[in-house]
Amino acid sequence: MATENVDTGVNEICHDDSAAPVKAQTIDELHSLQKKKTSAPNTPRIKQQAGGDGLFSSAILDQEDRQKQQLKSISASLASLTRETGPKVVKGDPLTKKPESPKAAVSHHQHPTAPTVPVTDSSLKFIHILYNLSPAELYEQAIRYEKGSFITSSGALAMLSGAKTGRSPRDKRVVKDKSTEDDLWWGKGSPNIEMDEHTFTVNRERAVDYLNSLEKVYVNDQFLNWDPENQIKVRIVSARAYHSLFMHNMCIRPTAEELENFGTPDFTIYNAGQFPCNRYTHYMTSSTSIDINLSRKEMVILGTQYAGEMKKGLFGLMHYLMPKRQILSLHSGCNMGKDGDVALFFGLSGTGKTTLSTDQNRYLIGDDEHCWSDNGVSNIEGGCYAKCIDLSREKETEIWNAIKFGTVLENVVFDEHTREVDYTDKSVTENTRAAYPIEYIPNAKIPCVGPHPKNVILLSCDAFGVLPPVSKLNLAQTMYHFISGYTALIAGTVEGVKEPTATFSACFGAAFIMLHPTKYAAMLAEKMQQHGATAWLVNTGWSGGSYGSGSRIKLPYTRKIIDAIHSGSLLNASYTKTEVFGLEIPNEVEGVPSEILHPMNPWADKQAYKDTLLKLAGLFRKNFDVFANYSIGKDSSLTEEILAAGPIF
Ligand SMILES: Nc1ncnc2c1ncn2[C@@H]1O[C@H](COP(=O)(O)OP(=O)(O)OP(=O)(O)O)[C@@H](O)[C@H]1O
Ligand SMILES: O=C([O-])CC(=O)C(=O)O
Ligand SMILES: [Ca+2]
Ligand SMILES: [Mn+2]
Repeated sequence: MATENVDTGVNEICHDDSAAPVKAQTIDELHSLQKKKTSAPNTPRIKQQAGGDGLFSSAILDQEDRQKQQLKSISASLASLTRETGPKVVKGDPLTKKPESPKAAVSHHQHPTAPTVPVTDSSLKFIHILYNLSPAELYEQAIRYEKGSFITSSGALAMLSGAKTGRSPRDKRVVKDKSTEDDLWWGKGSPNIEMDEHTFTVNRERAVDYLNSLEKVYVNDQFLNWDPENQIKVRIVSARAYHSLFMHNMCIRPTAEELENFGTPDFTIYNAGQFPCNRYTHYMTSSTSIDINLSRKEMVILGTQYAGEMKKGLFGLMHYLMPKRQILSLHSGCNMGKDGDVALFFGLSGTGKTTLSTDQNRYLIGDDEHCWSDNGVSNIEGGCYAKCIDLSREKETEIWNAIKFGTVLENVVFDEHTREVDYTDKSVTENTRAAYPIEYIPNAKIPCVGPHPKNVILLSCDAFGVLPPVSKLNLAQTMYHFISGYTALIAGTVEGVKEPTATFSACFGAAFIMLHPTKYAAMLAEKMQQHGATAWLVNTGWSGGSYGSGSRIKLPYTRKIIDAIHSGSLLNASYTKTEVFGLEIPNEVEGVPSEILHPMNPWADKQAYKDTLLKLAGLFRKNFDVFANYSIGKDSSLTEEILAAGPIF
């Protein structure tokens, strides 16, 4: 039956002005009614207290002064090192804001010996600064200016990262200078490939000139680390709304008041990813370069738009800054139970940190980067970065539901009409990702801090299928596996069976560490001992055979294993020790078929199992050779124990 409007009887004349008229004379006036001016983030500040004498100094800055200071600071960030003045900057979108005279709301950062007459074209132009835009504003920027940006059916913003869909660790460079040459880990096995100060300056200039040549740049001022005593202020200058929204989601977002008092950043990223580096430049081996200068407190990105470089570049910085303060930085997820029991989840990319730390029964502290200090744990970030390949609503409900308005969806494929995402589609890359603010997970623990960990879970995706789904580790074994940092993912995605390749990445994150791995390992051992944490090795990879013949351990089983660790019930289980690796396997785990607990059981070909186990053991031994000459901590007996905690065959 069709619904009909009730006939009121007054239908002879059609009035289109029966409602109250709007208070506008023109369309432009009407539009101006739509937008309310926000007072934040530039509201006048309260008085500051003068030191100790009980008097108040009237250091009240008005809104205009604050704006000017902020712009001055941004101009200083964008200053070339070879010209006298920084660029002229103005806030706002060039489409809606046209500066008429250099006097209007413009800052012109000057070096002390600045001439007053502009001598280059660049000193005549303005750069529009899109400063800490909101997700809604960034959506509009992206959709208008960045090809490949689309709103998906759940409200997330699908974006393309360009030619690079993952990090480029071989293009990372770290400046070796007086202060870093002794502190940092250099040479074989180290992720820190050196570059000199001069070359850094060349690349910095290239990035800054590129950014200054644009009509507008995005600037994000944000924080790292939820521990208020050890918070770091970062500024990210970039040319894409994608980069700005990604970092908005991934770093800690300042309140309006915190932004007002932001001042000078502790570290600055210049992301000129659309622009390549120059291969005639010394140390450059491709058109991509990610350069870190710890003394200048700067990072330059050229030739890759993959946003994860910024996230992980800052993580590298924390791996340098935090240990200097006796704080351990960790490539781990972290969550907390109702009783305050904290668990850390270590593991290389794709082993399950995000998946397993996101747990409907527990509070999420963070999914990827943490600090462990004398006060407990703190998340470094303000967001999560989840793998989306084969994502399903049933298996990963919290992550599924977090993919909504504000979330960046990288490199996914969707229906061109309905904008439904097909999470099984690998057409662009297998490394599809969602970046969302941590509060998009309903049981996030805000602020993202917690007490000392009770359990330390080492995740390994063993595509050889020979490591047990779960085993308990003693301290020496924990250190052995932490330093080894093993996983075996499947290399290609081409048809046909592929051999698994073992990856060993010290501290489960060799790409990000700055100091020698044994420094972090010693700190971990000390903290675990001091706080009585128990460690577990969990294989989230294959069972019943290697990749090709066996299958990946079902996520619901892994979740049951993790539940038993959290509840403490696994501690009371009876154990059987394995050959070769000497791992303690529980004989029963609630909700998991006992047949799969010993890795040999589900293999049809027992000999193949034994051969594969020995093959993997050999790879472990070979990898650990490099560490055999290093002592871990002050206690030489621990070093001996660690060396003995590897496979025996
Ligand atoms: N048994 C299992 N345990 C954990 N994850 C599993 C399991 N089986 C399949 N998976 C899938 O493996 C992937 C684990 O990826 P996850 O995002 O958790 O990696 P990560 O450790 O956080 O890596 P990164 O540091 O790169 O973010 C997810 O896509 C998840 O669905
Ligand atoms: O950095 C990335 O691209 C994703 C990540 O978390 C990792 O690789 O550990
Ligand atoms: Ca993750
Ligand atoms: Mn990670």
